[in-house]
Amino acid sequence: MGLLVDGEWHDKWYDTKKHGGRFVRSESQFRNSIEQGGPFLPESGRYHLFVSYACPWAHRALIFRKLKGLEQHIDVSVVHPLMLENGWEFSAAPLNDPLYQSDFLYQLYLKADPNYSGRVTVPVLWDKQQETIVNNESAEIIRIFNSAFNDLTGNELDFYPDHLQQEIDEVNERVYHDINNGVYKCGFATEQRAYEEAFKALFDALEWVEERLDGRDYLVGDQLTEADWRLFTTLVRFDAVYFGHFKANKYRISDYPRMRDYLSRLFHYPGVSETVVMDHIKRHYYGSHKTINPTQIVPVGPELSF
Ligand SMILES: N[C@@H](CCC(=O)N[C@@H](CS)C(=O)NCC(=O)O)C(=O)O
Repeated sequence: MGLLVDGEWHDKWYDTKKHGGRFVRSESQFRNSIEQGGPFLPESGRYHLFVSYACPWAHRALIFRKLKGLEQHIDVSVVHPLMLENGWEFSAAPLNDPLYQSDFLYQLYLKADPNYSGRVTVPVLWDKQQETIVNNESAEIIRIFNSAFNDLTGNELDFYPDHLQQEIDEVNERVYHDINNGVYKCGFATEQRAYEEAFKALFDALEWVEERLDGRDYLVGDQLTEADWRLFTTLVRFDAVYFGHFKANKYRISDYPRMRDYLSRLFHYPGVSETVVMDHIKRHYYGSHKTINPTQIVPVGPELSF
């Protein structure tokens, strides 16, 4: 685990001290769009997506690539599940970088910006033409995938429809802070108070979701939207990883009857289950965070039944 400072790699864990033991996520820095008339045009074969199967943020992008019929237009590379002193790494195929044969993901960040300072995260949406990062913020990558390539694919599925946007944004806001990032705030807290604060916010928000799903199948309106997919990638990891490894252990998702069924419904949506690679998910979390799990032993359970 580390970061780049003025183009130099430093092996450093998150600095929680200056925030009273709290984990504070940094902002993504590459924030371009793909659109007609802009520097990044919607073109088949031009872009490449780098993901980790372990990562819930990258998982969003993988799901949208699948649901929007982009697989033949945007290739994907998957990093090795372990993220250690050099950050995300490539290894032997199929976990390699087919574009530049890089050893480490940070080399791609340096190719995009030789003086880059910041964290080296997945997902990365790469432009092969300009040899740079288009965007490394999953919330924006899924919006790009949702509509930018529609003329190319003919796929008009819309997970961010105009009439629901305001409500989707409101739901996303709470889900992001208290659940998606909330599990990390529990797991990476280095002071009891910070952990308990995050724990309370997380389970209050999960209760709120459970209530919200009373008599309805999806979070917003009566259709699947990006709000559901953004929640899904955290829920699907919860019982296997966050419950134990991140000490988010008041209840499991399988203890909430509505959320359990909801999770199963999303998991079985055509194409989605193949984006869930539980082996990478477990190996990554239990194996990479040595401050939390020094033995790096990966638990065998639990038995999951989505
Ligand atoms: N806001 C980013 C966050 C991405 C992110 O933090 N990814 C994690 C993996 S789950 C990562 O690459 N972390 C490496 C690090 O923080 O050094 C997004 O949603 O795309």
